[in-house]
Amino acid sequence: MKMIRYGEIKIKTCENVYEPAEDTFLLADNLDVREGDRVLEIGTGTGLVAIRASEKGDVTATDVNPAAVKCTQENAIINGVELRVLQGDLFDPVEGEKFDVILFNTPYLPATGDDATGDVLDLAWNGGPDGRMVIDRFLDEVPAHLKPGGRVQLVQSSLSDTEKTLQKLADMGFDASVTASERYFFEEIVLITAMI
Ligand SMILES: C[S@@+](CC[C@H](N)C(=O)[O-])C[C@H]1O[C@@H](n2cnc3c(N)ncnc32)[C@H](O)[C@@H]1O
Repeated sequence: MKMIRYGEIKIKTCENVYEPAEDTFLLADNLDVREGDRVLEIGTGTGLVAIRASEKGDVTATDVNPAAVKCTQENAIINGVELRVLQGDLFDPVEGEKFDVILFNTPYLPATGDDATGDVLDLAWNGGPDGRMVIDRFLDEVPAHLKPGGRVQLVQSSLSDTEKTLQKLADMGFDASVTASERYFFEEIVLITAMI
């Protein structure tokens, strides 16, 4: 366990929970959350992004990994913020609810069965054979959970086909573009912001 500082925010890292990294900060640095927005963060990890979003919005944070749910609850207390934190797959915990903004730093790395270790941390990065296993499920379900005029912000890698995500969003009627990115030697990490 160690403490990470992000501006005024203090984040305790937790065993079996994705530790904040470049992709976390790309999302946290470029949030499009406005005063009073109802916000959903899927795959919250340590809760850093959700806690940052709660400076302006009313935030629900979810994760399929129970250790991440516990970690985010603890970090909300450390930072004195109110978060609703729920465990479950994608939108299952918020069935029938709608939000102004939906955030997801996705598990975006292409992986074969041999790459996975079988532990719960695989959920943080393992995007299946083409890296899109979770991204495509998320995109299929996201429109039903957005209020009119709502926004989606998702993080992925060029290794999991950024153009395909932009095209899928456009086909569903979103105005979508890459609003921030960082290049590494073998990939580009991108933040896609989409508006319906
Ligand atoms: C790349 S990590 C991002 C964690 C955190 N948001 C951050 O930026 O540091 C992806 C997170 O999504 C979670 N996750 C993966 N698949 C999920 C699913 N189907 N439903 C909900 N959460 C999921 C993982 O457990 C992990 O915490």
